[in-house]
Amino acid sequence: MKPLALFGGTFDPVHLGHLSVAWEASELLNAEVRLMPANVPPHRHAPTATPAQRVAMLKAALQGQERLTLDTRELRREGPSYTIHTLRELRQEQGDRPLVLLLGADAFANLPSWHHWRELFEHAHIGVLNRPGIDAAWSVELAVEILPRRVTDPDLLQTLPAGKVIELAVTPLEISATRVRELLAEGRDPRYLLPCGLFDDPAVLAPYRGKPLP
Ligand SMILES: Nc1ncnc2c1ncn2[C@@H]1O[C@H](COP(=O)(O)OP(=O)(O)OP(=O)(O)O)[C@@H](O)[C@H]1O
Ligand SMILES: O=C(O)c1ccc[n+]([C@@H]2O[C@H](COP(=O)([O-])O)[C@@H](O)[C@H]2O)c1
Repeated sequence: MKPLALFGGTFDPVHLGHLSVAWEASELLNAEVRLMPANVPPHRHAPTATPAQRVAMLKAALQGQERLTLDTRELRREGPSYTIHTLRELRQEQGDRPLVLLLGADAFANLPSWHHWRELFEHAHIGVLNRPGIDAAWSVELAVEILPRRVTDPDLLQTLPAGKVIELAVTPLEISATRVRELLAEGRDPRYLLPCGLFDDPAVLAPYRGKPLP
């Protein structure tokens, strides 16, 4: 069965790193990929842009293609956007369909600090996206959990609903939303780090211009 992959993030703002790795993951896994903005990201400072502004940027970014779509379910939930709550809900909805949680290597390395992290494997596979320029060392606790789950054949994920971990060799792009916010705060124009649709209306990137960084 064609897997459903979820790529959660703050997307403050969405950048070409997000889009490129999500696109390549969709190709490698033959999966439907949904970008899923968090309402209140659990482990970080509050986003600069509001949920409505981040959704508007995602919509502009996703225009003109059908491979990547938007899932706004976490924005309808109050409180921290714990992924386990989202996966429980998706599992109810999707029956036995394979679910894949896509995580950049940095987010994956932090998995043991997530709410009910071991339960995530009951509901989804995890696809780890390589990401250059970050510290993504695995703790012993994470390695012990992952080693028996590791697979290299993406087709295997189509035959099971959850529980495996696959590392996806996507094209490494050293782009981060932090860097984009820094450039915008300095009054610069990170035109080729962001999807071009974000430059159509000057109001779209206004939340970041001249803003002191948190
Ligand atoms: N360039 C990239 N390559 C691979 N994965 C990425 C890349 N940028 C972001 N991700 C992944 O996308 C998900 C959402 O990330 P997020 O929206 O926090 O973007 P970010 O660029 O890491 O933002 P910030 O710099 O504000 O922390 C995370 O799993 C993160 O690891
Ligand atoms: O469930 C958790 O405890 C948890 C802790 C940290 C991050 N997450 C999710 O991981 C995704 C990436 O987070 P971030 O902070 O890198 O944008 C996003 O969907 C968050 O909701 C989830």
